[in-house]
Amino acid sequence: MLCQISRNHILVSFAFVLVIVGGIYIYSGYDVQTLSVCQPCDKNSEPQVKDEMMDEVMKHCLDDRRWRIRDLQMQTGLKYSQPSTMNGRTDVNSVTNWNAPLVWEGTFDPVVIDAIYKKMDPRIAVVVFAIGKYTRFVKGFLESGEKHFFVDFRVTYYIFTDNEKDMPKIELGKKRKISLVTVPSANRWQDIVLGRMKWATVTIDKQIRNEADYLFMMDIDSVFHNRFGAESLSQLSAVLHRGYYKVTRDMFPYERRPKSKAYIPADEGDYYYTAAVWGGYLEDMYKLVKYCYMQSEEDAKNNIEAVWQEESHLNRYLLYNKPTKVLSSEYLWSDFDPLPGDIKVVRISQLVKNYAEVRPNGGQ
Ligand SMILES: CC(=O)N[C@H]1[C@@H](OP(=O)(O)OP(=O)(O)OC[C@H]2O[C@@H](n3ccc(=O)[nH]c3=O)[C@H](O)[C@@H]2O)O[C@H](CO)[C@H](O)[C@@H]1O
Ligand SMILES: [Mn+2]
Repeated sequence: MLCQISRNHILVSFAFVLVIVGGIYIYSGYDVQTLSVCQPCDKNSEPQVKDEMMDEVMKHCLDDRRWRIRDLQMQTGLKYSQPSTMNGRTDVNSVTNWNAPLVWEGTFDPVVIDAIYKKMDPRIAVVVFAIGKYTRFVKGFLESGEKHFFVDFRVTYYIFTDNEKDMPKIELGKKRKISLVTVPSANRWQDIVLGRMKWATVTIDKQIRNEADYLFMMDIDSVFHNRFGAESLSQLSAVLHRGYYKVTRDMFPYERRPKSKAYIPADEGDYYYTAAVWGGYLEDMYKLVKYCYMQSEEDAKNNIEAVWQEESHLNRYLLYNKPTKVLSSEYLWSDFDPLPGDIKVVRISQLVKNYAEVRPNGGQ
């Protein structure tokens, strides 16, 4: 009995001391949050306990730290045209049926957009591949990018190449960099375009994740002709392929063979997106690039290659995981095609090239 009482006494006293110490801690001005396990969210500090639970917590903390589009703040005194509730583009649809913006010239004011997004100052990564003879496109891509692509933002061009010595010397603007990544060449263009998913996955893991907030995947055989800026930013943004933005879904060149992981049944589909320009938050893009890589590996095991390689996998993903912004074909036109009336501005154009000459194994 005596023993029982003294044990209870000890427990109660211990709880009492804990409460007092906690009270003093908070009263003395410490933020209660610093008591939480999320404390190591500071970039430079190391987590003190390394176990599975801690990894979960850290994942959550990292989530909080990632760059996001947040408050749409603008400075006072900015001069721009008053936005209208009545006038706007009437020749095209500027919203999807899941209520995401569909961006065309005339649906945004660059002055307002830049004022808002420059405050957020994202670190933008552009991943492009220049393998074999495609190194010839690097100069035009970079020089035009410097004039039109996210001017005055922090941009790093990650150029994946099998031939570093063929890289042109380009003068870059302030806050802009080039990072060369050496990758092996391949004999089939199909392996090169699909290989982009593998090497981008590996390099995001190793490097890009620590250096960027937002990621674009682009084709190198492209030239910027007009502004391509912060109006394109969202969690996941995809571009309407110029060849299919006015046709019915049965005309989309989706992968229609059920054997492939990219399969989409005949009566399904929203839009047909190009794989030559897509972008989003770093981690959302990582997930999607890795998805395309894993799905194409699965296909290879089953002796099938999707009809338009990673573009087919991308389209399947985006049908069931809707993009948060859709960019019109202004964001990827082509020197091949005449301009229809609804394309008021060409922001990027794909160069006309001789496929048979430029690709290692020819092609269409
Ligand atoms: C406008 C459009 O929808 N483009 C897509 C279409 O491309 P394209 O017909 O425009 O393919 P492409 O020849 O430009 O190849 C895509 C990209 O792969 C790289 N590359 C390719 C071959 C090579 O020898 N060296 C090299 O570096 C380079 O960055 C190039 O821009 O189909 C491809 C795969 O089927 C991709 O889905 C492209 O994104
Ligand atoms: Mn291309």
